[in-house]
Amino acid sequence: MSDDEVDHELLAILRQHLQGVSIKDEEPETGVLADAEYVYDHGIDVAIDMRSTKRAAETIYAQMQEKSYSTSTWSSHELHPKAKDEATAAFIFTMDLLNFSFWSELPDDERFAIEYKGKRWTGYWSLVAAIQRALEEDIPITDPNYWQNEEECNLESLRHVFRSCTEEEMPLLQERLDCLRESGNVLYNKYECSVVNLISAAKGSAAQLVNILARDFDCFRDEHPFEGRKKPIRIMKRAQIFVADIWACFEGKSYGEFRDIDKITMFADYRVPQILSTLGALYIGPQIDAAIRDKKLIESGSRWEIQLRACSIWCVELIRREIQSAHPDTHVNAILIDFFLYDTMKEMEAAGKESIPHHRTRSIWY
Ligand SMILES: Nc1nc2c(c(CN[C@H]3C=C[C@H](O)[C@@H]3O)cn2[C@@H]2O[C@H](COP(=O)(O)O)[C@@H](O)[C@H]2O)c(=O)[nH]1
Repeated sequence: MSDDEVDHELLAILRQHLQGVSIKDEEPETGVLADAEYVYDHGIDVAIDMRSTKRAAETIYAQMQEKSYSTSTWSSHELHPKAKDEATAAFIFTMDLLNFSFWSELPDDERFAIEYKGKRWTGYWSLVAAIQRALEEDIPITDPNYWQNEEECNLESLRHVFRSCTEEEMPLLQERLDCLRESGNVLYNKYECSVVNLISAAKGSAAQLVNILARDFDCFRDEHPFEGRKKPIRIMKRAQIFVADIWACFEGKSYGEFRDIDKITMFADYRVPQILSTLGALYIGPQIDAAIRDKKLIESGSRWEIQLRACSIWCVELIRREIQSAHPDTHVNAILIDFFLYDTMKEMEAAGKESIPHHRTRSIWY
């Protein structure tokens, strides 16, 4: 080979090597799992029972197999949007912007509920029903332009959108309006009012999309100080469930195509800790346990609450690892385990089989 050919060959090898190194180095991380492990290692009020976690992993795996739990389960829910288009992406963004704090202390027949399609919907499903109902009433509730229009979108109109068939109003209505207003402004200023532009900005990385939501939207930045640690603990529940809902709805294609979707963790809400504790996988110390059983408010951002949320994330990660090592030929991620646990907890609730209450924290984070 001539000198030129040797140089050319070397350059091609070098470029290939650098390209491989640079992409790997730039792969973003959310930091959520590392922070969950940190809290687990440093907290003293919540622990994980390894034997029960192993047992839970086997039960969860068997039931997920039985129900052939997959991304397509998401669209099978009666109220979830079926079309795989931009309007559905906007629907999911609106939904996960407001996907928090539905719990009520009132008895079932008095608690906040939405009447839609001849049924009474409570909890998360009341949110989805209200958005569907608003769209059928030609209220553009999923349109960021509407969210910025103070004439049209205000507490009055939101009260109408989320009108209850009982005396109780939807919790945190003003905070929900604030989330819509802020997000409308951000989407207008940075993403031409388009949710799909926001998704595209992540260039196919789930972790990057979570980081973009944390960077650009105050109302998605679910991170909290913990025991004097310099960096806040990142939990990012609604940012992560937004990415997961898009991935599941679009079945990993189109807007739902993320090369690193397995970096998304369990979503630290108030239902999955409840079932993890019911399964014995999560061990909640006597003081917190008593507060939960007495339905006492546990303050948002408190040491107890951060441990409940972060240790639940870590517990689901251990369940995921357990399943993966026991069944190396199958692929299951934290998202599908989480979805399964949430749906199972809701089935237990519907069957009156809640053995312990969920914890009570009022916040916009979950
Ligand atoms: N970790 C986790 N938390 C979830 C969900 C969902 C619904 N996801 C649907 C999409 C796919 C799944 O198959 C589900 O069908 C809602 N939540 C949270 O729970 C709380 C509502 O509780 P309740 O008031 O009882 O409905 C509230 O914080 C809400 O943000 C989930 O999947 N995982």
